[in-house]
Amino acid sequence: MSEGRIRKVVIAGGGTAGWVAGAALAHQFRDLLDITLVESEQIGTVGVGESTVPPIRNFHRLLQIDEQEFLRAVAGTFKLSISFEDWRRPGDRYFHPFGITGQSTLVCAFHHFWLDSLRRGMRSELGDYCLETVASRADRFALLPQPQVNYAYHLDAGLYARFLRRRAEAHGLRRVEGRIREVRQHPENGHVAALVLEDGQAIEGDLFIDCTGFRGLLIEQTLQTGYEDWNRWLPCDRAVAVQTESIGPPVPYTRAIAHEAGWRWHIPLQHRVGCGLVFSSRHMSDDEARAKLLRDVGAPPIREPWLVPFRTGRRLKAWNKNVVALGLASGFIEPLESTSIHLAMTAMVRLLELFPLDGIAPALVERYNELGRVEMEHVRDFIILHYHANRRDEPMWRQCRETAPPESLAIRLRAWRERAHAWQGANELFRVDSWTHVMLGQGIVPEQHHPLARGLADEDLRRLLDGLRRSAARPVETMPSQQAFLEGYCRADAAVWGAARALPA
Ligand SMILES: Cc1cc2nc3c(=O)[nH]c(=O)nc-3n(C[C@H](O)[C@H](O)[C@H](O)COP(=O)(O)OP(=O)(O)OC[C@H]3O[C@@H](n4cnc5c(N)ncnc54)[C@H](O)[C@@H]3O)c2cc1C
Repeated sequence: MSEGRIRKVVIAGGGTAGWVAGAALAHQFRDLLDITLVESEQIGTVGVGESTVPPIRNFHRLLQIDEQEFLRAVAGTFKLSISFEDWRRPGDRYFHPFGITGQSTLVCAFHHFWLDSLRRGMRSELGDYCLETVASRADRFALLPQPQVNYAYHLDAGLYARFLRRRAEAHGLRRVEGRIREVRQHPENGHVAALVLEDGQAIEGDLFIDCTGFRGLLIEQTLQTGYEDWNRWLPCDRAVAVQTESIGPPVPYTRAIAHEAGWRWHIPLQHRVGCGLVFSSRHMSDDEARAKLLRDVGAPPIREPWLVPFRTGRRLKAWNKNVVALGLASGFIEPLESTSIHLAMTAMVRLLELFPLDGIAPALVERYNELGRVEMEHVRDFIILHYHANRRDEPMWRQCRETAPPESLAIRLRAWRERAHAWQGANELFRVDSWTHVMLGQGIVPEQHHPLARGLADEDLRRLLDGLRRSAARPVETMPSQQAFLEGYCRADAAVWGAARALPA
């Protein structure tokens, strides 16, 4: 049956990836498929993953999710940017905003004009030309009809899984609680035939989606697909996470604060803050990391810290035989740019696009795997950029600086250093503005920029830049604080908060 028509889909795992898969499949294919999701409350989920990137809104649109309902259900907040603190060197800060910076012409990106203004002695920061940066600095947020604000969300991971689950079940998905004891394979072709639970129940399927997290129960433990490790470029391999009380209003950005052996995240929700310390186990012990996290968060914890070991890299084939791995089972790039949930969503959309209802076609499997590889390598390069371009003195940072980056990133770095050139390829997540803000934020100053920017007279350039700065700043003056906006738009009910705190450790 595995190579024939697909009618029964079984999702193994009910973390964010499992429920993203369940909600999307049930929404799009409810009349064509019989969908079952197996999860084990006893095993639980990874319990982190609360900061997102703007394309989550496209995924929600596909699923016809109402934004206010969603934000109330997940006690969510808005995210306009990431604040990188102490990255280039201690004391430094820059924003990687989600919005458009300045105004580009068809042939010359805005940052060339800005670089030329610096050459002429006109002082300003690149972020002054981006509404999302200006609003981040002022801790303000509003949804404006014009100019449109580009944003993502901070969400409570446990509540988000419940929210998606409600939608999936409403569309007919069947959820089974239980621990998978055995993965049964077809003897003739090795395809997965059934998941056998501890109570003996066998859940048969034609297609299996492996969302069992880092353990990759089907894709790795059963099919032994293989994994490409990226640790040589991205040395962090562990995190210690904790949740704390909110001791101030939520800021409209994620904070990523570098330390001697990694970095720390700060993700403000309506009812609490998600915090964690990402570190390299070769440069910091678990005990040191835990103590440092509790010292640095500066707010009372509301649950015990927990340790999350991880391995940065990519499953060699995300789709192997009749198993498609999604989420952490398919690979993981450390969470610095909050890309993992996004990658699960784009992979899911890709699967919907190539869905093998009439049988698994090898050409489409290859296409699926190739697109996923390219997408992950692009994100990997962007994350490596933050580690590679630093001027910190500690051993881990020196090692990152001295390790040659992948060739795909080395090409980008050369193009930037020599001519301030940055680009966004087809299907790539990070825009030109993302590259420019992070390259400059990390201190890579280009030697030259586009000659067209030299063509403007001083007065014209000054007028252009003044106007663009005003266009970014003026709308922000009318915005309320993010806290005031949340109160009116999507305040979560206290019962939601209570439910969140009661989540199992
Ligand atoms: C430190 C850290 C920080 C992160 N921060 C971010 C972030 O800010 N933004 C972002 O986008 N992503 C982030 N991520 C990634 C994000 O957490 C994951 O992509 C997301 O949570 C999806 O996880 P998952 O569903 O693949 O796995 P999990 O949450 O681990 O879920 C696995 C599921 O499989 C089930 N399961 C496993 N074995 C069995 C079994 N034998 N029987 C039955 N069920 C089983 C479990 O019960 C669970 O339901 C972060 C990850 C880490 C490690």
